[in-house]
Amino acid sequence: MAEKLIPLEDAQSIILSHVAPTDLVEIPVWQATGLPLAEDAVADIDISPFANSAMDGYAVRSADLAQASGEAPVTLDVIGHEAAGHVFEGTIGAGETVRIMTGAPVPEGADAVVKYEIVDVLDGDGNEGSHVRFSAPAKVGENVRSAAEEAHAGDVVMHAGEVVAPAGAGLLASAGYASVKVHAAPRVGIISLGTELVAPSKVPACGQIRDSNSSALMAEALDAGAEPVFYGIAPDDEQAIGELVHRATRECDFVITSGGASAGDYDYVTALVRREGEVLFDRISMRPGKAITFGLLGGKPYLGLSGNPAAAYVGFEMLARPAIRKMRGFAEGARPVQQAILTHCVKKRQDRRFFDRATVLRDPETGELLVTEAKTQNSALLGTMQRSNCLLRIDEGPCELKAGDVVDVVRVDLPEGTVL
Ligand SMILES: Nc1nc2c(c(=O)[nH]1)N[C@H]1C(S)=C(S)[C@@H](COP(=O)(O)OP(=O)(O)OC[C@H]3O[C@@H](n4cnc5c(N)ncnc54)[C@H](O)[C@@H]3O)O[C@H]1N2
Ligand code: MOO
Repeated sequence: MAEKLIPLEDAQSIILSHVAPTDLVEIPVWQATGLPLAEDAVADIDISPFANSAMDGYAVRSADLAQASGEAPVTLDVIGHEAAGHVFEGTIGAGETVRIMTGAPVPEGADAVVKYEIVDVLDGDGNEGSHVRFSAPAKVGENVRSAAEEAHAGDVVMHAGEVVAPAGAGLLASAGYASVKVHAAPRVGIISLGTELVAPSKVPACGQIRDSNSSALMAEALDAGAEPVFYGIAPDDEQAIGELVHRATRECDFVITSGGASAGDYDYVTALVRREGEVLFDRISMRPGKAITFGLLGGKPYLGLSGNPAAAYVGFEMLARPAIRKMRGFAEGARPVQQAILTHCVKKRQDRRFFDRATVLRDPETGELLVTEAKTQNSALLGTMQRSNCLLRIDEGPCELKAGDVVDVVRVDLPEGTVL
């Protein structure tokens, strides 16, 4: 009997329709880097609040220097000085200037700043009481940064949903935000299933292997924007699995298990979800990662990934990552897909959609993008994934690809929304 495999896109939309953005938390602006803002950020004042000097020099009335030249320089009286943070209270009149530092407010009456380097101090130290000489005119507004250049009071400086860049944290600070609201990191519970599994710190006995999936999945969850919580390893025992899974669904926003998802004698977890909750799908047209269960348990989304490490990786990437991003408030968006030239032939006999581990590189001579698959696509191997930067996508149906064919690769090394 042919198995019922659902298309990846259907599986993705089922999962996305069962997760929602988490509650809001307030965090220091600098910690919001890389996260979407949950609310519009509005400037409470003009940024900058006053016109200020872009140079260390002399604040002048440009009209005074209109005729200034090397042959006919103009001399002005220095009537004061201004450092950043200091305000000169007076007004500059005809024939007068104020010595000014970068960032200081441009005094009343002045409309330009002339930098030190092209001003001659005729007497004194260049401060009050000195005379200074100008040999060229200054344009209105020269070296003056006007008030509200960045934003006016009441302007939205960053919209809800916009991802804060490091410079944006500075912009938010200048708009009056020491902290901002973002969607909390969803708590993602991770459980490894299998009697053969031992902790990475242990040396496996005969028939045992180290639990590598939980480390990879915790790392992937963290990278996707979640707060991963490890609940441990459950042996292939209904009661032990039930205990961990129940605790995780009570305490977390999303629960992920790996292993025990297939058709073996000890694959209990799908049966548990079917019995106590609802299974929404349990087979996907994808390789690796066919045997993946998604459902609701205790009202929480539950994703049961295949135990094979590469299958767990691809399953997380294609299904859990978009869900975590949605919970964190990111706009929907997929990893960038690129076209590249295949360097070898690939025969595909199965109907499922393939995501083969591969590396894409730019040929230094021709500038073309070339993609080469990892030597083995064995689902048990993670080293090939560690050294790959993309998944070569080969859509449903058997096919024979030749060297030189143009194929689609999913850049798993680049964030969603990257423009290539
Ligand atoms: N009769 C069938 N057998 C299998 C099918 C099938 O359709 N019919 N599908 C195969 C495919 S494809 C996959 S993928 C696996 C999925 O199996 P499970 O999800 O039930 O996973 P396990 O049997 O528990 O483990 C598979 C494999 O992965 C190792 N593993 C499990 N957990 C971990 C871990 N945390 N860290 C490292 N390695 C882990 C486990 O030892 C096994 O070698 O089923 C096929 N069989
Ligand atoms: O689909 Mo399995 O998940 O091929 O490795």
